[in-house]
Amino acid sequence: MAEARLAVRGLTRRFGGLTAVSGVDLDLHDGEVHAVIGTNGAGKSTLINMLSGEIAASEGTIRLEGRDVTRMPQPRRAKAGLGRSYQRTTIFPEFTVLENCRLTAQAQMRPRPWRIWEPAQRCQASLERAQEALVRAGLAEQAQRSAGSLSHGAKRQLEVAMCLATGPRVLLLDEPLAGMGAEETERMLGLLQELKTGHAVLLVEHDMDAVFRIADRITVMVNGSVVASGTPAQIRVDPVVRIAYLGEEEHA
Ligand SMILES: Nc1ncnc2c1ncn2[C@@H]1O[C@H](COP(=O)(O)OP(=O)(O)OP(=O)(O)O)[C@@H](O)[C@H]1O
Repeated sequence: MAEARLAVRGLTRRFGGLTAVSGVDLDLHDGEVHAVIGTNGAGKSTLINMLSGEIAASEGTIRLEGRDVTRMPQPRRAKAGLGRSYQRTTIFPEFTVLENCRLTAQAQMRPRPWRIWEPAQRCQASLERAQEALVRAGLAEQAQRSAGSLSHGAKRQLEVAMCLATGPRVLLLDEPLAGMGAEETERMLGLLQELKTGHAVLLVEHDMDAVFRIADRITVMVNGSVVASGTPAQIRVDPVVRIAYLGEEEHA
């Protein structure tokens, strides 16, 4: 198999006496949706926060395309190609959909203050990136609407578009389906399917039907540790997962 875009080894995070994430190994490959599932408090948010650089790891390593980014601060990690969408809404509601996207695109571009002619070029480049991201996220027709007027589902699509506008190669998606109706879920799943091309996608999600439909690989966490990792078909019949996570009795 090709080298993982993101390779995580022995990742651990302690909060005082509590080990929230314990020795997690994880590989994210280009063209794959890799879902991380687990009961409440299993450590999924702590894991994604360590991967994006929002909280520091206590132990272990995170390699992005072969480069050790474990100690790299979040903004530099984002510039290096790690994009993240959030559970909470991070959009500016009074700005247009396009402006929201352009702001994240521009934030990723390295300013070079000594080149006085560059601001205008950067502006144009970030606009183009933002427009491309909106097309990919299926929001091109809403570009001039104020972001606050979008439906809940479209706001979540905008979160993904804002992440895409940063030009990531690895996408970390934190519950992109939360609070969505059936139709919005279908649209988002279509988008995730399409986003696999050219990206490695990590999906933390509670909607199990959606996870089993969309994921190429599923990693199951219980109490901070990985108890199983495999294809949806493998996870569905894994006895450890059935007992520890799906709550089934051994004889079921
Ligand atoms: N900043 C913190 N300080 C102390 N304990 C924390 C902190 N963040 C998380 N924890 C604890 O770490 C454990 C894992 O929490 P985490 O939020 O990562 O789980 P989760 O799988 O994302 O849960 P959920 O599905 O409910 O979002 C929990 O016991 C939680 O209480």
